[in-house]
This record gives sequence, C-alpha cells and structure tokens, in this order.
Amino acid sequence: MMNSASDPRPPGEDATQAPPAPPAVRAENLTVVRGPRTVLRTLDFTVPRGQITGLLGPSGCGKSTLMRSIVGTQDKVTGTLDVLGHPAGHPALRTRVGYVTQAPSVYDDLTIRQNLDYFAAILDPGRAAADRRHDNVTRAIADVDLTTHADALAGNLSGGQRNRVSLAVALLGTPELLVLDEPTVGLDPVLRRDLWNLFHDIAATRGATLLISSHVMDEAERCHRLLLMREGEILADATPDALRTRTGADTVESAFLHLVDAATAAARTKETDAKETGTDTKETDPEEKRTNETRTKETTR
Ligand SMILES: Nc1ncnc2c1ncn2[C@@H]1O[C@H](COP(=O)(O)OP(=O)(O)OP(=O)(O)O)[C@@H](O)[C@H]1O
Repeated sequence: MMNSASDPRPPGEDATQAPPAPPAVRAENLTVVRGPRTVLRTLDFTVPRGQITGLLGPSGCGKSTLMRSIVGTQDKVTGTLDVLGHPAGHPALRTRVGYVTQAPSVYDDLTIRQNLDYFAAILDPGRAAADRRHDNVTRAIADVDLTTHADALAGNLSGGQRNRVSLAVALLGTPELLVLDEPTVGLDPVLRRDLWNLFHDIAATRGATLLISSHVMDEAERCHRLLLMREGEILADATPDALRTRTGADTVESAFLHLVDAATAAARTKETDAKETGTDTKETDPEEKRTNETRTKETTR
C-alpha cells in the first residue's frame, strides 16, 4: 500500500519517534529565466515521496526546464527548490537522485554491459565492490529488458533501446528520486507498458519517488499524482481521479483540455481588462522582477 503524501512513514510507525521526512521535492515561488524569457513562473508545488508523479503538458511548456532545475543543472533558478531535504543541486544529492535526459547518454563504441560497467565503477569504485557491481549491472540490464542485447554495441541499437540503456544507468545506484524526461518516447506499446510496470515496481518495492514527464496523456492515467503544466505555469496538481471529478471529464486528457480552455479564457479576460485600464499584464516589469528576485529565499545558481 502506498504511503500518503502527508505522512511518508510506513504504516504503524510511531508518529512520536521521528518527524515526517520532507517531501521529495518542495518548490516555492520557483522561477526560471532562459535567455530573454521567463520560462517558469512562481511555481509552488510538492512532489510526495514513494509515488509516481507525472509532469504533463504540451511541448515547450517547461517540463525539461523544471526537471533540470530539480536535478541542479539549470541556471538562473530563483525561489526555493528543496530536493530530499536539501537545496537542489546539493552535493549530498549526487547518489540519491537519478536523472535520465531526453537525449540518451551512452557511449556508442562500448557494449551495453561495458557502458553500465563504466558508470557502475564511478558510482561504486574499488576491487572489493566488484561482485556487487557485477550484480547491479546485471540487474539494471534485466530491469530494462536488454539482457539478450547486453553484448551489443550501443552504436548499433535502436533509439528506444538506447533510451533504455540510459534508464539502466540511472537505475544502477538505486536512487531515492528518479527524474525521467520523456522516457517512453519512441517506444512501441509493449515496451511502454513494460516500462510503466517497471516504474510502479520501483516505487512499490524500493519506496522510490519517480517524477516522469510525458506529453502522452494516456500515460497520465498511470501516475499516482499529476502536475499539469502550460506556458511555464502549473494548471493543476492533483490525482487523476480528483482531476476528472473536478472537471467532470471522463479522461485526464479531457480534464487537461478543460483546464487549458479555462486558463486561456481567463488570460483573455485579463488582457482585455488590462487594455481597457491601460495596464500591461503580459510581462513583469524588469524593475519589479529585480525586486521579486531579491525577495526570494535562495540565491540564483
Ligand atoms: N537556451 C534557451 N534559451 C531560451 N529559451 C529556451 C532555451 N531552452 C529552452 N527555451 C525555451 O524554454 C521553454 C521551455 O522549454 P522546455 O524544454 O523546458 O519545454 P518542454 O516542456 O520540456 O518541451 P518538450 O516537451 O518539447 O521537450 C520553451 O519555450 C523553449 O523555447
């Protein structure tokens, strides 16, 4: 049984013994600027531990930027962004957070096993760990269903297979938080189903938290919680059931479209009001932005 978002302790654990662990991710007033654009605007949300949270929204809405911020690789992040109780990017998070980017990071001139051996040696170095590394590599390759291809050169794999090698690398260290940027792109339906089963297995048996981006709405139904994004803002933060109930929709896709239409209508009304009163609401005034930035709790990285 999955733990609740508010109390991640195992059922039956004495509430007086230890304070509840912080959420996997906590964002307050999170803003990210890329080039001349504010790509994420004053986001407030939490990602509960031990669950699969889906990050969904149309192409360009800011999903990858948010993930990069969480794993600590994004510049010009302001506001508060805590990951597993530390500021995002803190050195203590290096082995606790796994990240798979959209572009597979594998060495083409090595086999799958050699790729994993290489990353395993970085994560868990030394002769004494050789047996453990071998077991972890074999397990990670099996997790992503590539055992029969273990000795194939990565350069000869299909795009979907290369994605799965990247995922296997992220699974090597048994991270507490796995951040996966569109891990099922380019995969056939059988592999997509198998990967989603694996994600649920990782959450249930290892108690890991998974944050998975997608713009395929049927994948939303497989998540415990959803963060629905549009144009750098969070439209909804709820379970799939709650979203459907709130909007009266049959599917998460219809619920999302309902919320997008409502947000578009609200933005139009705001624009019309601004034109009538002569107030520009589209972009924050640079001076106001500077003032906001000095108010934020965490310094710009
Ligand atoms: N280096 C950059 N400079 C300026 N703007 C950028 C830069 N990189 C991305 N952007 C803009 O930031 C916005 C968010 O991009 P991001 O990659 O986070 O979106 P996404 O939701 O992950 O899209 P996709 O689903 O297509 O991967 C986009 O509008 C994009 O054009």
